[in-house]
Amino acid sequence: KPLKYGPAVDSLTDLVAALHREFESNYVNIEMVNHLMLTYKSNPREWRKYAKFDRYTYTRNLVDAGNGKFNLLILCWGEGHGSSVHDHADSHCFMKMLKGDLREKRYEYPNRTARDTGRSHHPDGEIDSRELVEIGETPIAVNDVAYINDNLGLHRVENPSHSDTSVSLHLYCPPFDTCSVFQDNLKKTTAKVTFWSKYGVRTKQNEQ
Ligand SMILES: O=C(O)CCSS
Ligand SMILES: [Fe+2]
Repeated sequence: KPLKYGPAVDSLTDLVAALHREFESNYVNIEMVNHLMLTYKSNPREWRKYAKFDRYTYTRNLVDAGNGKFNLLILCWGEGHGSSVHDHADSHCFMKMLKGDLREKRYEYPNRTARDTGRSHHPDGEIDSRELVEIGETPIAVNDVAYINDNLGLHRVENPSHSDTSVSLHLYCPPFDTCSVFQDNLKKTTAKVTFWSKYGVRTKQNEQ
């Protein structure tokens, strides 16, 4: 039998258990988290209880609260649904495709100093562009994992299909209740993240 690297992740339940083990220590190995997310092979029978769609916008469904150290969610995107341009509140964000397609558009984080991004300023000083600067567009295929944090930029995630829905698995660590949302003119607002359901059960309106 070929040597297995690290814990086998043969189901969504296994993935959650392996993630809990990984987050037991205070130092989190981001490479290992990415590896665990990558080794899980999407199985609709395991995640369909969380796959709840809304006609007007994508839904955020909590799978596991990670003992307070991470949030694991399943996001369900109707045809043509997309997120706003947002940051990740200084947390790590892992996004794995479970079904269908998503397109990630990445933007520079406006007015973040070189210290944060590690990139030198434009030679003739800061370009004070009054709009978001796109730095890339990436399709994410089923079972692929995309990773982002605020030093890498902002992004908007959308379901490019107008005939099929998409489902993605997101891990945020540490978990956050609010993040920043950017309009095209760089106007930055704080958005509260809400859950459409928790552990497969629809949340009450006031509970969101
Ligand atoms: O968590 C969200 O609502 C943003 C989805 S793209 S990471
Ligand atoms: Fe995001």
